[in-house]
Amino acid sequence: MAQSPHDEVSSTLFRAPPEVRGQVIIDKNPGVSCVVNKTNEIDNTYRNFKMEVLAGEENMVAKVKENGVSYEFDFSRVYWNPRLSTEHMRVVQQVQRGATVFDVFAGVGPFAIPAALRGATVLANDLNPESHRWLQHNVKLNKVATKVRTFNLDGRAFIRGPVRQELPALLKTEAEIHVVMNLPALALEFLDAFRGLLDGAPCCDTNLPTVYCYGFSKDEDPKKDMMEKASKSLGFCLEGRCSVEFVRNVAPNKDMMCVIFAVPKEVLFSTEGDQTEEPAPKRHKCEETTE
Ligand SMILES: C[S@@+](CC[C@H](N)C(=O)[O-])C[C@H]1O[C@@H](n2cnc3c(N)ncnc32)[C@H](O)[C@@H]1O
Repeated sequence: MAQSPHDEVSSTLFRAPPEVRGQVIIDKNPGVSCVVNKTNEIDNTYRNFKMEVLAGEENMVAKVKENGVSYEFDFSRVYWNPRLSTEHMRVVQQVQRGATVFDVFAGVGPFAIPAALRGATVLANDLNPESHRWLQHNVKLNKVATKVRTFNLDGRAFIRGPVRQELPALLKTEAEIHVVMNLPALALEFLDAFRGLLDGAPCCDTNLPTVYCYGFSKDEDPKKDMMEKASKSLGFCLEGRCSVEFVRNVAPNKDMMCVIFAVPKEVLFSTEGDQTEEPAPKRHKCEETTE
């Protein structure tokens, strides 16, 4: 049966339909495919196909608009997934003017830049120098340079550096604090960086940061699985203290999920520091109650 441009083709390479041949067609990230037309704009109609460069120069620099915001980047060197546009919007819509957003794995800016456009102050980080470069580019492109500071650090170093530096003053205000962690394969493991983050600072629990941490789950109960993984990494039981959202199905029996919680004051102000080996005592309580 002939394939229509709207079919999902995930495993076989699909040759572009005649009307788009000769244009630049790319597929560098598994599961993420787009057509780039002659003016370098991505046509999402074809985004579900695996494609290849058929003709023309191999120029992977593309322009894309998501939720009304423009981004430019080299598709072959950074992460971009048009299937996350709804999730980007869902989170950004929760950000109010005057909020502070820490984006630990910011990519080229699809959380950071819309949040800044809504009037938030944003600290956006990415370890990949290319992502960081295009993030800076997109900050300028969208004229939010006064609202966004960018960093090129490992996520844990970002939390234990710039986030730790800013938090004490922010906790004393009423302005919202959001921490976005979209690296689903690994982000849950970075939650231990919050343990004892403000050890020694005066305890203040009226305005704790809200974390949106993404992960993959193959469990038959992905919400419980996410809650347990986040609890284990934090060293604190989040049962009854978090919500878990389904984001998208990425493969048969594999879901992308987002666990959302306020970082407990017992974690932030713990005197036990950044423990990557031994869990704090409440972890055991969580395991007992959830297994
Ligand atoms: C799944 S992408 C998400 C990008 C963007 N937030 C989005 O929603 O499209 C994860 C990003 O984390 C970056 N990254 C990977 N490992 C990292 C680390 N250890 N520390 C900081 N950033 C990292 C990658 O370069 C990539 O841009």
